[in-house]
Amino acid sequence: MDSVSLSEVTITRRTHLVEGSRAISSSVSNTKSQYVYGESLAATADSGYKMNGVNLKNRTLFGSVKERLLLDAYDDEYGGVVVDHGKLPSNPNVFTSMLRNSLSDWRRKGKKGIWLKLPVEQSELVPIAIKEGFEYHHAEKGYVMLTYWIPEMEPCMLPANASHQVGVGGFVLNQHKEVLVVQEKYCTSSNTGLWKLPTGFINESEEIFSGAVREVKEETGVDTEFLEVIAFRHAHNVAFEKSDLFFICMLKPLSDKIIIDDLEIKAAKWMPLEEYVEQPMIRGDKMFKRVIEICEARLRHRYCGLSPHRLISSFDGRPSSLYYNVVDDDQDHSHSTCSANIYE
Ligand SMILES: NC(=O)c1ccc[n+]([C@@H]2O[C@H](COP(=O)([O-])OP(=O)(O)OC[C@H]3O[C@@H](n4cnc5c(N)ncnc54)[C@H](O)[C@@H]3O)[C@@H](O)[C@H]2O)c1
Repeated sequence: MDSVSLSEVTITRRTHLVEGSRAISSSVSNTKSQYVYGESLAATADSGYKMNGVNLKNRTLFGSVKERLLLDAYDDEYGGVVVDHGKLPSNPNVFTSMLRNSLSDWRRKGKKGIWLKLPVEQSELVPIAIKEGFEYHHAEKGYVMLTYWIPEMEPCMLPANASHQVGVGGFVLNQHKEVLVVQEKYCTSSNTGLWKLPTGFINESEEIFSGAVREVKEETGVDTEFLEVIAFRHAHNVAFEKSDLFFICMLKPLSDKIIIDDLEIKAAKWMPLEEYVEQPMIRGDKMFKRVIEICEARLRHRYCGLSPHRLISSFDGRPSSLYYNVVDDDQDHSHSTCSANIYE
């Protein structure tokens, strides 16, 4: 048997735990059973706490138990295990031993994918896990996520890291048929001097519609109202080998005063649409040219973009935005998003 049963834990707690600020009892009541037990004992042994007056640190009395300690973890719904990163031992040697024990325990139980999140404060544990066969999955400022796929005869089914970045661009046209354009401070030499639509990336947990309004506001100071997603572009290997989804949004201006963000933007202005289209980089570029053609078609009601509709699906219970255009099957165009004159 690789782990000690819960009943043994209870006995241990009643008879032995007398000192130490980190008590086993708080964890034993947790349903995580043996994993919790392992971590708690590790914390105890790791801190050099005493049991029955015996210092546990490096003692063979408890060494045999220590070798069987397991990382605190819980099962996921795919037959895998998620290690509780809040309860990792601080001592790298204890971590090594617990990780090895846990891997044999998970293997014996037929577990599949293991998720091990290591906080930046415990980055010294990363090389230990890599040595035990873990791989990098993704990293954020505060942690690195490592994974281990146990079944040797089955292909790894763990989902890959996020594969896309999401960008937005704002097509903002005022009543004088002037489009809001910017010149970027940092751009490729071929784009120097180009007046372009304001663009940027949406933030985590940000909607496309609010991200577009925010980006235009940040870069130009102009307030806008989101109208429609006019088109989107899908491109690959754009940054960090990730793909890029770029949503071109039609926005209605609510103010006209320009205040540029001089960290990112060299200049911004309202430019007559014809002048914008006549720029060689716009006229000569298949994407920019087509985007403007689509926007112009929308203004003439020859085209319809997509509007967000908030809903919660029982599929995952999450509030989300479904982008679509209203289809008016009763021929009553007054309810159609597509027929709405957006600049009146
Ligand atoms: N910029 C364009 O002309 C253009 C054209 C077509 C599509 N897009 C789309 O717009 C979306 C956003 O792209 P973007 O070009 O506006 O973003 P970007 O690449 O210009 O980056 C946004 C911000 O990050 C800064 N930045 C980027 N890399 C940096 C680095 N290595 N060091 C320091 N600062 C750095 C930039 O200065 C800018 O402030 C994407 O989806 C893209 O496909 C942009």
